[in-house]
Amino acid sequence: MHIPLAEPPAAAGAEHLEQQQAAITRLGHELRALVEATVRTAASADTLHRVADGVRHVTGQLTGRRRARTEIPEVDGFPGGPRMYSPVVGAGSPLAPPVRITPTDDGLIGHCTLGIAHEGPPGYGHGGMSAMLLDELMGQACTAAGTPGLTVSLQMRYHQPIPLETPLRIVGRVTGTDKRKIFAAGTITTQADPSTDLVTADAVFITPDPDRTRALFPGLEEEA
Ligand SMILES: CCCCCCCCCC(=O)SCCNC(=O)CCNC(=O)[C@H](O)C(C)(C)COP(=O)(O)OP(=O)(O)OC[C@H]1O[C@@H](n2cnc3c(N)ncnc32)[C@H](O)[C@@H]1OP(=O)(O)O
Repeated sequence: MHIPLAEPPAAAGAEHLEQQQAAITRLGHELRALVEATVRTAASADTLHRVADGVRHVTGQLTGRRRARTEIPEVDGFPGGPRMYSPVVGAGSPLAPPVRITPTDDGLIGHCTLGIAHEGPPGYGHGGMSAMLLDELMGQACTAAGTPGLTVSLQMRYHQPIPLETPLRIVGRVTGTDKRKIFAAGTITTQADPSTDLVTADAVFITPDPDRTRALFPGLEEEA
């Protein structure tokens, strides 16, 4: 396996990157507040039209160069570094809860709170959100273990609905490897009751071979 894990930003550009990341984080925070307000509001149609006009005006201010589809943002490190626009962990993403991840002796733990924008059944999280959270935690656990891979199989078991607006605890860990295959497991509980599994998952990840890695991620710099 030959996928170079991300290095920290070079010292010369560190201050610039920190400023960019801080600005991206701030905009992400405001966008999430807008999403939350949007999905909760009972405002009149007139107000909604006026807000839509305002949002369109604001969107028009994000001009200049746009990154290409396969380009890795300069503020990111891939794999194994920050992903500012990830829909799971990205501080700059209006879609992300975002999950904050910390390492443990046995894998990774993520913390987040889902909002009404992530609703499936009324008052509870969408099952696809649970799959996304667990896929990410298990995928990042593979990377943290030194064996990054792509998900080829994800088996979900939904034991109880996930409450919205409730701090959650997501665990991902590697359970075994077999050549390029990495096996992982994960759970979602509330932070208040970490011994009651709400959702559990098993997954298989595969580390692509070097040719496939280059083809899939042309923006990934080759290891010197
Ligand atoms: C690289 C780091 C990236 C980290 C980013 C974080 C990711 C977060 C999680 C995601 O969102 S991943 C996105 C969703 N997943 C994908 O889009 C993956 C799509 N699949 C692929 O692109 C290819 O399947 C892949 C490049 C991963 C593997 O293709 P290969 O051609 O290298 O695999 P190959 O067919 O040679 O199979 C390798 C081994 O895996 C086995 N295998 C393949 N599919 C399997 C499967 N579904 N279940 C179990 N085993 C499987 C296969 O039998 C074989 O076993 P053996 O070595 O024992 O013969």
